[in-house]
Amino acid sequence: MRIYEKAPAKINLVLDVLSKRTDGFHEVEMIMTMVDLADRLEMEPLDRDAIIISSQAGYIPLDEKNLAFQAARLLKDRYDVSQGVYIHLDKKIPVAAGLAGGSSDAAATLRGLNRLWQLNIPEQELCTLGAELGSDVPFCVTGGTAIARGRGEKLEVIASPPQCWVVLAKPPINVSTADIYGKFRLHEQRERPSITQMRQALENKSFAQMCTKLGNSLENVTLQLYPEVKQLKESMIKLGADGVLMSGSGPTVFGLVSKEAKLARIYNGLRGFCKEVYVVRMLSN
Ligand SMILES: C[C@](O)(CO)[C@H](O)COP(=O)(O)OP(=O)(O)OC[C@H]1O[C@@H](n2ccc(N)nc2=O)[C@H](O)[C@@H]1O
Ligand SMILES: Nc1ncnc2c1ncn2[C@@H]1O[C@H](COP(=O)(O)OP(=O)(O)OP(=O)(O)O)[C@@H](O)[C@H]1O
Repeated sequence: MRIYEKAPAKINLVLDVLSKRTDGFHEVEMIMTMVDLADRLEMEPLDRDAIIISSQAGYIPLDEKNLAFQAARLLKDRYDVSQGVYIHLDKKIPVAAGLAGGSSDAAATLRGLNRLWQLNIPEQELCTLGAELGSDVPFCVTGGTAIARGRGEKLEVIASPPQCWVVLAKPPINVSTADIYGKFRLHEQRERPSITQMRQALENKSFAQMCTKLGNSLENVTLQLYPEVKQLKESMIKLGADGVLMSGSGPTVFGLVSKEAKLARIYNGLRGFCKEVYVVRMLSN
């Protein structure tokens, strides 16, 4: 038997950092949603007890550093699975982009192997397991649109965003999430983004309100360290995107666009200085 799972990318419509915790993580409140840019995973049982990862992408680890490998190993260990698995990752999500590509692969592996090995693990338990692999993994297990609290693992499902286009642009730089959180200073924040107001915008299905309520507390840290991200954000605004924000810890910047007629200008304008530009749809639940 061979099974397939889609692993979509996420964007943070709001990311509010509340405090620094004693365990090295930060207490956050985020509104996350999925977009239809996705990796595709193919999983097949192996006769021998091994986890084999392959990918067409030459730039990700294929050993135990791969989050899909870690997810498979976690399930094997916890549920005493002796069967091995071959997992092929067809990568479409840019790597280390702030789009949770690795986390979504891990989540898709948990969902997929739960089916392949007929483990019948409830979704809530898959989320708990996922939290051991990374803060974004529980959300990637459930997908949809949610408020994520704690370090990202406490999820509350909320209304999905109104349909729109999402333009994603990733400058060719690597940003470390740990580094950005490490450089974040709570008292230096000028304005806090509002979870409540964004939630309201989504409930109202108001595209205009959603665009004005976008906010990410980590954005200033990344923008100060990497002027090219700031420039990218300014360009997207100038080219006519209705709402623009950096996703996660960056460096990907996303633009929300309601009218299809605007897309070509924005895409072509960005492609002038940024190789990785994608036009996708918001995924509604
Ligand atoms: C930036 C976001 O992607 C937004 O969705 C997440 O908050 C980060 O999620 P992630 O990449 O899955 O993060 P993890 O792999 O769990 O953590 C990487 C590092 O980021 C920092 N980190 C992460 C999450 C969090 N709530 N507080 C933190 O301070 C920690 O230094 C941690 O060692
Ligand atoms: N399946 C995978 N796909 C992509 N990267 C992976 C994978 N497994 C491990 N990695 C490693 O994880 C690191 C982060 O990649 P990823 O694409 O998950 O970052 P990200 O989009 O910034 O994640 P987040 O938004 O959760 O912070 C990379 O350095 C990469 O080598």
